[in-house]
Amino acid sequence: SSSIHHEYMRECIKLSLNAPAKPTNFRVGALLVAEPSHTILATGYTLELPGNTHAEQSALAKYAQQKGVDDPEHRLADAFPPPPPGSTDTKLAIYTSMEPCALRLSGNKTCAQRILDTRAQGWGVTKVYYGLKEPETFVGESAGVKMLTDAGIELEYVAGLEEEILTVTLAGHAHK
Ligand SMILES: Nc1nc(=O)c(N)c(NC[C@H](O)[C@H](O)[C@H](O)COP(=O)(O)O)[nH]1
Ligand SMILES: [Zn+2]
Repeated sequence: SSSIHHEYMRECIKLSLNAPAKPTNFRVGALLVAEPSHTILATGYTLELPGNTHAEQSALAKYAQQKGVDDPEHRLADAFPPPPPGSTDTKLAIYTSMEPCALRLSGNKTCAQRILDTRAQGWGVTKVYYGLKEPETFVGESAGVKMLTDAGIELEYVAGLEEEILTVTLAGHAHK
């Protein structure tokens, strides 16, 4: 089905093609989207911003920078004030080609935590669309979906693109 969710997940895959192929992480693409207008507020891909950055991390940090928040690592919530009264968009969603991480071998702040950080002012991201469960390569079974669900975030799996996503995300990995 060419639902908007499939269209936006394909956009995430396209973005992930910009990520360098390395054996030490995955190539992922992400969007920050306002609903119900489906306006794309920011895009991101693995290693887009300097440092060992994830796709969701880059999209959120770029949006924060757009809003004049220059310390997205610690002040991300400042970029997510409640919407002005009467605004049509009342929800923020993240689309990501892979489940947000809940554990990173580097020990850096996880994307699940970053997503939760956006809600400190009572608004922020409340919906995550993802196209693939994280493979067990680095951290075993990922707790990303569970951690976010337990925290009240609505998770929606966009099925059907797994093969495409796996091909891109594992490009830097040695293939047996
Ligand atoms: N959802 C997601 N988006 C990304 O952009 C990305 N690179 C990962 N990857 C998850 C994987 O678990 C971590 O890449 C490893 O655990 C290594 O950790 P670092 O990335 O070095 O912090 N996951
Ligand atoms: Zn992550």
